[in-house]
Amino acid sequence: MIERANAVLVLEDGTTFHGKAIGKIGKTAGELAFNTGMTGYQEVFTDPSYLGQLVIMTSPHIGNYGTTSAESESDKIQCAGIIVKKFSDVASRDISDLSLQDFLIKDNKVGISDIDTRALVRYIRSKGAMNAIISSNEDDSIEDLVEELKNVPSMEGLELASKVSTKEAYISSSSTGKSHYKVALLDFGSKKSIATCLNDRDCEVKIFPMNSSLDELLAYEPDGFMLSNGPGDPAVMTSSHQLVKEIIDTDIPVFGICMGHQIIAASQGLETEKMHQGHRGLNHPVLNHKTGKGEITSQNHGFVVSRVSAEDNENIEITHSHLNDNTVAGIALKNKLVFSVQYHPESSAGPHDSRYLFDDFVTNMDTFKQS
Ligand SMILES: NC(=O)CC[C@H](N)C(=O)O
Repeated sequence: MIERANAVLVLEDGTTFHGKAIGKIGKTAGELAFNTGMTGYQEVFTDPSYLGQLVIMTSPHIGNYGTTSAESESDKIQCAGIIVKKFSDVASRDISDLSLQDFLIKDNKVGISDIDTRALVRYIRSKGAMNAIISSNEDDSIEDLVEELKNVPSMEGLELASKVSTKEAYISSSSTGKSHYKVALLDFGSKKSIATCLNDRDCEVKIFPMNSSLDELLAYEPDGFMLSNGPGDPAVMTSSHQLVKEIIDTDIPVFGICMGHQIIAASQGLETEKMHQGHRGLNHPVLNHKTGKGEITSQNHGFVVSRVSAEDNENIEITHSHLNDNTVAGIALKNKLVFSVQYHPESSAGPHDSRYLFDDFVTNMDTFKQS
């Protein structure tokens, strides 16, 4: 057994949990977000949508299969810190190239283990989303940490996507020859798997900075636009609302995932709202209203499109609903080849029930190419 330093987790309201230090010794703060996935911690920690969040993994045993570089969703750990119950020092997977401890150290990340994550999640589930701070520094007093927490901004109203959007456009392609489709992906903090799912369907993908102009995007002559996931509050991203409105007005097919879905909604005048608790996990049930079928989905969001504003807009069809709380899980624009979902069909990690959405997008690109 490795002897670890003490660490503390202090919530915005002063509630304190004591545990052990994992990763780097230090201090980190952010919004508490819990993920209920039984697997996929590496994909979660490297998903840029978790920027600025302290991720609580409710699965009680984390680190046991180590990390494997090919399975990261971006080039580094993106969440502000991690909170787990039992942290495994042993990586029992033969293809693993780093233990989770070394993975955290490589990216200078602070975490805490030996936390009663069930008690913590039950607490924030009743109180609502809130900020917290982790410290494994020996001389940080609880009072100092509570004081410091006051300077940590609330997730509501926070623009974060520009911090993780690519600075330069680049191409992702799996074929050596010419791909049949060209997709312009507007990068709000995209998970790598989105481009991979498109590459697997004969699409070359060019990933563009989120502040690209419509002309820059059209110069690529795309057959479709992919709007990615990303961190932060979609409501404050007004220049992206405008750009996406212009994109939709070109009539080229559009597919939005999570943040991309929220920005499509906002571009059409719909409202988004902060949820009491987000949806983060691998088994969220969604109803597809068109087929009447249920899908088990991978989710990670803390904001949602307002159902009232979607129902009030005659150009919007609600295509999917979350079966736990009836929140809007997917929309389409009537008479347009534009649709989006609040969840993650690239599902890395997660079930593959929703992969058909990438096929639907390809069908829309065929329809558009033939028109
Ligand atoms: N995964 C995402 O794209 C998340 C979108 C947004 N940041 C939210 O929390 O709702």
